[in-house]
Amino acid sequence: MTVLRPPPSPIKEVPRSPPLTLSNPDMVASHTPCTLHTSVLPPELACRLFYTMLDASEDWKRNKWWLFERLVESPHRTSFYVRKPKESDDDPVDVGSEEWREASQYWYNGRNTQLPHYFPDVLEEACSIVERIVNEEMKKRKRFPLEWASDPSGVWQANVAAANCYEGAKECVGPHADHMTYLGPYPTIASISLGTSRVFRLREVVPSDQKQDRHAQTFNIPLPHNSLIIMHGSTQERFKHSIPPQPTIDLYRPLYPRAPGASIEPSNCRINITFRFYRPDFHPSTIPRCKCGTPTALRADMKNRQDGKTDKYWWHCNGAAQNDGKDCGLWKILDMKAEGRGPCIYDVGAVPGRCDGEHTA
Ligand SMILES: O=C(O)CCC(=O)C(=O)O
Ligand SMILES: [Fe+2]
Repeated sequence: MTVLRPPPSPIKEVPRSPPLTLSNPDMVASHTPCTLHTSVLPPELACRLFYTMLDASEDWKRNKWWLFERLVESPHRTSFYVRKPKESDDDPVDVGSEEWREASQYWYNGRNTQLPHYFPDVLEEACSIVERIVNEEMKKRKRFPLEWASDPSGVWQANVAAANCYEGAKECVGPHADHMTYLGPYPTIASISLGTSRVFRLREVVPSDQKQDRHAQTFNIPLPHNSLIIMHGSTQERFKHSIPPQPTIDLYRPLYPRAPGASIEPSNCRINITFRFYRPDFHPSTIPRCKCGTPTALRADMKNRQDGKTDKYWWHCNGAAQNDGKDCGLWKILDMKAEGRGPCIYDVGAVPGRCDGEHTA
C-alpha cells in the first residue's frame, strides 16, 4: 500500500540584511528606538567636561567578574556618580547611605567600592542641558505603559550617571542590554560622547516566535565628540548595544587647551557618560535578595516580548559574578503589583503622548 504524504513544506529562506551604518539623526530615528543629537553642549563646556572626566578616569576601575570559572576584566575603565540632592527634593539620593553604596557597588558587578562620587560642577552643568534635550524629545514620543509616571508633567530627570573611558581603538564593551535593577522597565538613558569618535552598535534580539520570519540587523552609529544618543523606552527590551573594538581610530584634537596658552594635545580616549534615572519604586531597599545574600538583578525577557503592558522581567541571582562563578540559580518573575511598585504610565492613564505599548521603530 502506498501512503500518500504531503510533500515537506519548503524551508523558508529568510533574507539576511548586511550591517547598516546610520550616519545621521533621521536614519537613527527611523531604524531604532534611539535618537541622535549632535553638538549638544556649548563647545567650551564639552571640552572642559572632557578634560575633567579624562583626569578623573585615572582612578576609574576595570570591572571584574567570574565567567565560567575564570576571573575576567572589562576592556575599559568605568565609574559611577550620584547627583547632589537639590534643596527642593522630597526624596533626595543620599550618596553616603548604605543603600546607595550598594547601588553603586552593583555598577561594579558587586565588588566592594568606595562611596560613589557626587557629580562635579561641570557634569551638573552638562546634565541640565541634556535633560532639556531629553524632555523635548520625550514630549514628541509615545510613552510605554510600564514607564515610570513621575509626576503629571512627566519631566525626566537624571539622578545618577555612569561614566566609561575607552583608551585606544581596542578598548570596548561587549553586546549587552543594561540591567534594569534600579531603572525599572522601559527606562530612558541619555548617553553623551566626548573625545575620539567611536561606533555604537545596536542589534535587535529577535523574539523566538519571529525567528522563522526574520533575522536581526546590525546598526552601526558613529558617535562623534559632543554627540548625545538617547536610548528611549524599549531599547533595553529589544536591542543589545556595544562599543566594538576598531582596527584604527582618529585622534581627537580638543578645540581648547587645558589652560590659557598651553599647547593642545591630541587624545586617543573616548569618554562616555550615561545619565540615568534610578526609580524610587526600585529603591535599593526594595530589591529582592537571593540565597547568596546579594541583591538580585532585573532583566527583560527579550526573547518573549508581549504588548508593552504584560512584558516579562526576571529577578535573577547576580552572585556568580563575584562568587567564584557560582550562583544560587534564583529566577523570579517581576510582579509590579504584588511588589508594590509604580505608579507607571499605565496606572495613571492621562499622560502626554500615546500609551498603547505599540512599537514602531
Ligand atoms: O560607551 C558607550 O557608549 C556605552 C556604554 C554602556 O553601554 C554602558 O555603560 O552600559
Ligand atoms: Fe550599556
